[in-house]
Amino acid sequence: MGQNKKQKQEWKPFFHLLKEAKLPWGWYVFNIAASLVCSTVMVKMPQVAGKIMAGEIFDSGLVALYIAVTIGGAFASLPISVLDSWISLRADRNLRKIVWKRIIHLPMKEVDAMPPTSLVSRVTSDTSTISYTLSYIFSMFNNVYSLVLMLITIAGMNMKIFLMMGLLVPCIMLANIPSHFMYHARDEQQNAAASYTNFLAERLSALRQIKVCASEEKEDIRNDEAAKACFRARIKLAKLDFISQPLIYGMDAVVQAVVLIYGGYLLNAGEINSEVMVSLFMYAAMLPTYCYQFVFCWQNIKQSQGAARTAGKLVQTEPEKMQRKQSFAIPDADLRLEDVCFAYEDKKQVLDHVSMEIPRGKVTAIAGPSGSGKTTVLKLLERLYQPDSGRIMFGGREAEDIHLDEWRASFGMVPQNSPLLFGTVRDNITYGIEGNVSEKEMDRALEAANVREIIERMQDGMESDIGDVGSRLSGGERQRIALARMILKDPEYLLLDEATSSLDAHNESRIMKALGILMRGRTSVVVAHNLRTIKHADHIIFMEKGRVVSTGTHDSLYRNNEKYRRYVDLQRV
Ligand SMILES: Nc1ncnc2c1ncn2[C@@H]1O[C@H](COP(=O)(O)OP(=O)(O)OP(=O)(O)O)[C@@H](O)[C@H]1O
Repeated sequence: MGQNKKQKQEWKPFFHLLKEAKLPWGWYVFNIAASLVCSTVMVKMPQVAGKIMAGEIFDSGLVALYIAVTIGGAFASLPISVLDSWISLRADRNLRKIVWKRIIHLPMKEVDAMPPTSLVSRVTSDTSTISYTLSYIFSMFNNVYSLVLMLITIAGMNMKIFLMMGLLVPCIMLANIPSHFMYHARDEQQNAAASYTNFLAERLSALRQIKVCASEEKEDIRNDEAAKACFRARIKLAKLDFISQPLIYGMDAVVQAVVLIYGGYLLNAGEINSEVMVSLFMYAAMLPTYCYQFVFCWQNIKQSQGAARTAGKLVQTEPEKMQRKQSFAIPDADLRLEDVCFAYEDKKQVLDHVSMEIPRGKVTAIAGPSGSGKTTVLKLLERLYQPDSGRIMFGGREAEDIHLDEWRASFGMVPQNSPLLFGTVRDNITYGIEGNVSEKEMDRALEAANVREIIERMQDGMESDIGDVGSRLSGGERQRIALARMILKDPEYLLLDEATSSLDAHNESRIMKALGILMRGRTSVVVAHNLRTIKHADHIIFMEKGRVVSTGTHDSLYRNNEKYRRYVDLQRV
């Protein structure tokens, strides 16, 4: 009872997903109704064939009927299959839309817990599996209907044959046992193939490192081992296939032989006539097909349970809370972290009761040793993550109550290793910028971030493709493009995470100047190791091991705080 309840609970997210995906249920019903009509006709055909063979050919025009129905059936099955494929593809599209929409709105903590490859599987393979499973469910329903209708028809012809056919059904099902193991083997083979693909992707992305470390030989051996696992899984599948195929074909022959022998016996004994015998022989050919199709659908449905549950669970994950009543806009509001604790999904405490004041219109620098939690503070300010306890205040209001979209639109962040997106230089500079960008605004951003020099070197200028996540650009060039985007965005709040870290001395001094202008009178939080940036800040927050150790101006901290003094002196070395 308890187990049943638990199983029902597990399936709840899946049904919720089906509801949200707005599947073409009307077309499903139409298709199943059409399939049932076709199946009814097909199950009745052996009876007509029996009558023809028994000599009613010319009397009743049955031949014409038989030919018409057979050809009609063949033609009718075509639109049904086309419709079936169309429904599956449409269901797939709707499911992908829903799953993608949910992924893009997942809180970052949830995203961190799922490797990108698993999220790709959720959108691509899980959704396809679910849409095919729905087709299998309807197909299985049709199979059960055909099988039952066939047995009822046979019962109407002769009860003894009905009992014999009824006994053959479980025997045919038993012949499918190896194919059941084949499903597990296919699963193993797919997992092995996926692991091998992952292995290759990892190695190829680290090819430079492999060469630098002269590890080609070792990687050759590792590749052999990874490929071996894949090979073993494929051999296992092939072995089962060798056993399964003869069993299935053998079973077909056994069914026909049993029907011929027993049917022949009943015919000789005068219990059935030749008309029934012919029909019976045709039913003997149809029976295994219906059974195999049933087993095939059932196994596919069972196999898809994992995908259905995982995708269902994903869609039920609480999304980021975007819609809050309060609007962001408030002039002259300071930002404040009040007793904030935070851990990433690995649960290691990263921020430990952190409180800090970020005055509006001033430049606040966060300094501290590596791993002290500086970047994490910026992520919390951007509301990419929520504090586990404590709160972020904006003026007199809690950040949680403010519309998330508006909040993020007011913040501009340049992260440490500015990852770009895809497309052209222009696409990247204007990404996320609302409204049209005038040529004058663009010129100003290009000039300030020193991007002009980059585009002049590129073949198609602003329209040049930057490669996958900016792979055709150097780290410094990527950083400058990210800065140009920020200058164009002109946010109210600026978050810079060692924004000039990838730049050479020439670019750094130029961009520091541009940033100086950008930060003037604007609330800015700068994470910096660079002494020049720290010194010029209005206010410094010094952090260590996830705690705020001290705050103040550079001079006061240098005078009064031993740890800060040591930290700054180390930067000078
Ligand atoms: N996505 C993440 N998942 C798990 N742990 C993380 C994640 N990001 C950062 N951390 C951990 O949180 C701690 C603080 O990281 P954070 O990036 O905030 O430090 P930081 O002071 O900015 O360091 P650095 O100066 O080296 O950039 C580190 O121990 C880091 O390993």
